[in-house]
Amino acid sequence: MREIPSHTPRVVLLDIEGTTLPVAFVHKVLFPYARQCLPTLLQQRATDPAVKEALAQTRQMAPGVDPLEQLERWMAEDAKVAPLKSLQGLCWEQGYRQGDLVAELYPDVVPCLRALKAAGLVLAVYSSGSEPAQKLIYGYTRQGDVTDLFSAFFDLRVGGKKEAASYRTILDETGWQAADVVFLSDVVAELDAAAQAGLQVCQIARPEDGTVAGTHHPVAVSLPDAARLFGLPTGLPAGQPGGLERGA
Ligand SMILES: CSCCC(=O)C(=O)COP(=O)(O)O
Ligand SMILES: [Mg+2]
Repeated sequence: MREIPSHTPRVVLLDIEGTTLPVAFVHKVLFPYARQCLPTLLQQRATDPAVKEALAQTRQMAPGVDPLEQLERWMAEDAKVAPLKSLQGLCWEQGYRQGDLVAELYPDVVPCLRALKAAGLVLAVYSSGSEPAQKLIYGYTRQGDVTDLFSAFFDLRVGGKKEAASYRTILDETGWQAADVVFLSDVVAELDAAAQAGLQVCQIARPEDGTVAGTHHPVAVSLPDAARLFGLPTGLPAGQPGGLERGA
């Protein structure tokens, strides 16, 4: 059964893919870019400590397998593993700096996040993408560099997003009270884990992504829709609805 939010959040913790950024941008732009770049990156930056560390982790996780072969397998599976995420981040760094990549956030995202921050809320990111990759996405958006909206960035260092322990680690590291935090994600299993750790949660089920609304968490179709559900500013002009289809 869906619970009606009762406590106004002080912190908004945001997933990226499917929440602030279209799934298609990740799967049709970012992932193919990294897939193409990776073999060259491994050759050209073989002595880079970040590359060496990621390759060592890959060998440790898949002993006896050629690391590039393993990384390609993980990419095919969309595996959320730290060495792959770290190397993808290095590929994307080149792409953003060269002007090949610009992050196409959903248009409601920046106005809503600005309104939330102006109202005193703390904004933070939790994504499987590496922390540097998260900062690149928000550093190179169509609207410019918006990284200053966020107070903290969490990645697989704290654990996987479907594990309740990861959210407890975030709470331990920040000192946030679980009930003060609302986690927004498109993936129900991630919301289940966050709710298990005591966070408030809301599914972002964007029609553009074809996200199927779950049955036991509040559902919103956009960030302004979620903000309104929690009694927070939306960033929309007064009177503009911004999507109210959130199920029973
Ligand atoms: C932040 S980089 C692009 C996203 C990514 O690599 C990924 O695996 C998607 O992860 P999310 O946790 O944002 O769904
Ligand atoms: Mg997501």
